[in-house]
Parts: sequence; C-alpha cells; structure tokens
Amino acid sequence: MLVTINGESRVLDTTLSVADLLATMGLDGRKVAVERNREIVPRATYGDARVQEGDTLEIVHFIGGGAPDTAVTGVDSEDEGFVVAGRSFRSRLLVGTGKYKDFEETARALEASGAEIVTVAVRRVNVSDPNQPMLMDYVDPKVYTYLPNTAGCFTADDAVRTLRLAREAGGWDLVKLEVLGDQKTLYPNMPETFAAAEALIADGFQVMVYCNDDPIAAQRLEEMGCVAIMPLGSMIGSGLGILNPVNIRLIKETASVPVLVDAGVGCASDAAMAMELGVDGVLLNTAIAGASDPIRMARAMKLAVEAGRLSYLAGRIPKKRYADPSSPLAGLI
Ligand SMILES: CC(=O)[C@@H](O)[C@H](O)COP(=O)(O)O
Repeated sequence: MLVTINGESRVLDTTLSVADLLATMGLDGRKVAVERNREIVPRATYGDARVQEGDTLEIVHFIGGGAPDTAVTGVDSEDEGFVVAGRSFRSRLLVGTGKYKDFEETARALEASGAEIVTVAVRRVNVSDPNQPMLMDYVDPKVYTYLPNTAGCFTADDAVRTLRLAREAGGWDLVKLEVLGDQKTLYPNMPETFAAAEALIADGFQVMVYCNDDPIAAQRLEEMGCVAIMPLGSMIGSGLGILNPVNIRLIKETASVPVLVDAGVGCASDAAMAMELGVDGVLLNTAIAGASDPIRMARAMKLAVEAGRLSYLAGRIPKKRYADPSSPLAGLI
C-alpha cells in the first residue's frame, strides 16, 4: 500500500500496525508521537491501529533540551526559587535548545547554565534516516524538565495540534505557547494566542504563554488560566535586550502567576536587568547558542540571573540628582 510519511511517499506492507511501522523504522521505544490523517494515534492503540492505503502519517519528536516531570524541591539558601503550576525550581534561568552547533554543545551549554527547564520544539522525524541522533540522546528528560514549545506556529490551530502531539510523545502537559505574527518580527499574534490558550487550557494543558509586553493582555491571559506569563524583552533572536522595562514591571506587579522575560536577551547584563525588575525568571536561547563561546556565556547567564535576583531582593539605593560622599565629612582635617 502507498502511504505518505512526513511528506514522503512510501510503499508499505499491507498488514502493518503503527507499532510495526515504528519498529521497522527503529523508532520503537523512542519518544515520538504519530498522527494519522490529522488525528493523533493514542500510544495505547499503536498495536491495533492499522496503517491503511492512502494514509498520511506524521511522526514527530523533539529538537532542542529538558528536566524531570517531578517537582525539583529544595531551594538555594539565598533565593527561594520559583514555583510554576505547582512545581518548584531552583534555577530561574530557562533555556532554549536551538541554534547550537550540535547536540553535544547543546548538552554542555545546558549544564553550564544550571537551567532545570529547557524548551524544545516539536519537529518531524527524519524518515530517510530515523536513526539520526535525537536531542534526548544528549539531554536527558530525567534530568531536565522538557517544556515543549510551538516555535514556528502562526495559527492557533497549528499551535494546539503541535502541543497535542508533544503530549502524546512525551506525556508533558506543561507547555510553552507561542503563536507568531510574522516572520520579520516574530512578534506574538495575540488574537491567535488567546484562542490557542483557551483551547489548550480546556484540554488540560498548563500553559506558559509568550506574549507582548502589554499589561492588559497579560492580565487577560492569567484570568484565562495560563500558569505563567512570558512577555518579550524584545524580538526573538534580536539581542536587543529589555526594550520596555516599565511595562515588564507593570505586568509583574499585577500578576499572581510567575512572570518570565522571554526573548531578546543579548548578554548577561540584560538578564540581570530583567531580574532586577522583579520578574520570576528569564527564558533565553540565542544569546547563549549564538555567543562565540556558548559554554562560557551559559555560565555568565546563570550568574547574571542569580545576581539580578539577589540585587532585586537586596533593594537598590534610590537614584539621586547629586553626589553623596561615601566617607563621613565630620572630623575632616
Ligand atoms: C527558544 C524559544 O522559545 C525562543 O522562541 C525564545 O523566545 C528565546 O528567544 P531568544 O532566542 O531571543 O532568547
């Protein structure tokens, strides 16, 4: 029979089940998800679900990084860590897993960053060579919390479909929703983001949402049930830093769920500045992966996020218009 797998036509044995198909491709036991004619095939039915003539199959896996699905408890003595959707994390730095030279470099950078949550994109398995290395071979999902994301989705429908596949593949329901507006700015498309958030929350997902830095939109997303609000610092991949600190602070002041600055961080001082605004964490990717020395930058980001948090907790001095001598003037000779 003739079927299409990940866009490629294949002639298959007529008696194949989905489980047999995965086995012949060497994908059995791997964290992949299968969609047949745009319907997710539940994992429990792989043995019974027969592949049929004319079927269109999509087999996806994760690209980019991850951590335990169980809560990481215990906190640093100087920082209380943060809690999202009932799970505690010590590290306030969340990192992306794209743009690295190879998976080995990804793994080393993640380790240096100290991140516990890594966000990963969902992509088709390479059916021409399904045995190619996968992210999970390098970034252990028992060590990192995988946060599947919808990078590359421009409609609510695509985003919802992508995250349903991610849940089927790995069982994760804590997800990062991003619905993009256009290729040039990668700004969030907020109407589509609202629609996707609503559908995902109704479907039992815990949604961490990438959004613009609009306090009203952020409030609305929280009211809908999003478990974390992730306003952009600036455009994804731009390295322009935090363009609107006033709005980020406003969003944080109003929110009762964690607020994480997501996107646009270019260097360690940007990450520290975001944390000094009082946000709960920072999500970044390009600044580490695109640095000349990603491992060193990953460590810099770890220290910057910690320093920014401590600086925020310590409380900055008020800015003054004129000098205020550091040494007492009394007793001057
Ligand atoms: C990895 C990911 O989720 C990105 O979409 C994220 O927004 C990070 O952006 P930067 O690459 O600008 O750090």
